Amino acid sequence: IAPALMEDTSSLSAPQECLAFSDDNNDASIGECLNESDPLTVFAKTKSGEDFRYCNAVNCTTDDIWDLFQCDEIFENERPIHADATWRYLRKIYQEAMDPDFLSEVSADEEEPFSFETDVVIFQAPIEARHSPGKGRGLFAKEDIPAGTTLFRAPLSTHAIFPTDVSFRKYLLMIPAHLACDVMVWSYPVLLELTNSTTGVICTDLSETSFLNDAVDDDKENAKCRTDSDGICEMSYYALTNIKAGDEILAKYADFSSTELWWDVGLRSKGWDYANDDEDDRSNASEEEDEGEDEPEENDAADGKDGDGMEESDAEDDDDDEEEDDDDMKEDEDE
Ligand SMILES: C[S@@+](CC[C@H](N)C(=O)[O-])C[C@H]1O[C@@H](n2cnc3c(N)ncnc32)[C@H](O)[C@@H]1O
Repeated sequence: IAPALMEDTSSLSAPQECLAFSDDNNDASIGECLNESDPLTVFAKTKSGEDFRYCNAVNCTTDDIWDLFQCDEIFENERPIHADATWRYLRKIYQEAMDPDFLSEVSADEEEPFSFETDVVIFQAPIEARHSPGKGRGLFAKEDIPAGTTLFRAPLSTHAIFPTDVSFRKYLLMIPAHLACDVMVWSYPVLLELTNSTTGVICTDLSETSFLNDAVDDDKENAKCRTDSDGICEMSYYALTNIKAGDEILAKYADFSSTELWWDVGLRSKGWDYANDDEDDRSNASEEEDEGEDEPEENDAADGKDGDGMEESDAEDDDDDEEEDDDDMKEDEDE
């Protein structure tokens, strides 16, 4: 087993300060920092086809940020197993990025409310994170683990919840590019019950449980989340079968993620290119968006995108992106 890459956390500072670029200087290029630290006013330069354009947390798509940060290239190399300092950093910046009222509302009834700087014991069984050939990083049993054993917890205190796609992109623009690429890969849509509403949100566990890979086939599933009386995943995982030392721990993503909300919450396929549904679901969703474009008002109301900062030109871009994503996915499947 190859040793995990050692991660250099010495350059992590809070928050990322240098993602602001001139929006009136067409010669500005990535790297010309304007010392603007509010990601909602940040203008980052992205390349769309041959043309550069500027975007920020409001008018970028998540795919724009994926391209801007060159995540494809970043994932060509083995990514590190993150140190505790990195997870704490990611949680701290999340706390700084979010509206304190939202954080209080989300954790109102929770036994373990947000507490981004305390150490949380995640693994309850002998588990380690390491490289998983063909899947990036993954979680593995260090010793034999009998069926029924609690494997790990994923408490709310390590979970970042983004109520809008803008808040998600704002966060991405506040952290270093390589970590933003990781966050895009780890994030998934869920339905969240708030005081007065149930809404689709983006969820990212900023802990090593984000290294859990998808079982895909039922016969590879060896871990499952415990559910409450309503069948809702409680984010505590147990061994479904006897797990042998060295086995990868795999669960079904569909158990905890509302994948049908993928497009509604503003997460696009990149960064989730492998795990997200099958091609039919993707083209159905794409058709639904196309239909919606003829009736913009109804579509906005129906899919909850009203007020999320998506502009018409972005919607067109998204359609293009989705076509590209279809191609990406086919390539992945071929591989
Ligand atoms: C929640 S992350 C899991 C951790 C990820 N492997 C990493 O290195 O950060 C989800 C991503 O892991 C990869 N992945 C998950 N399950 C996989 C599988 N069964 N086969 C290949 N890749 C998988 C996909 O890239 C997916 O977008």
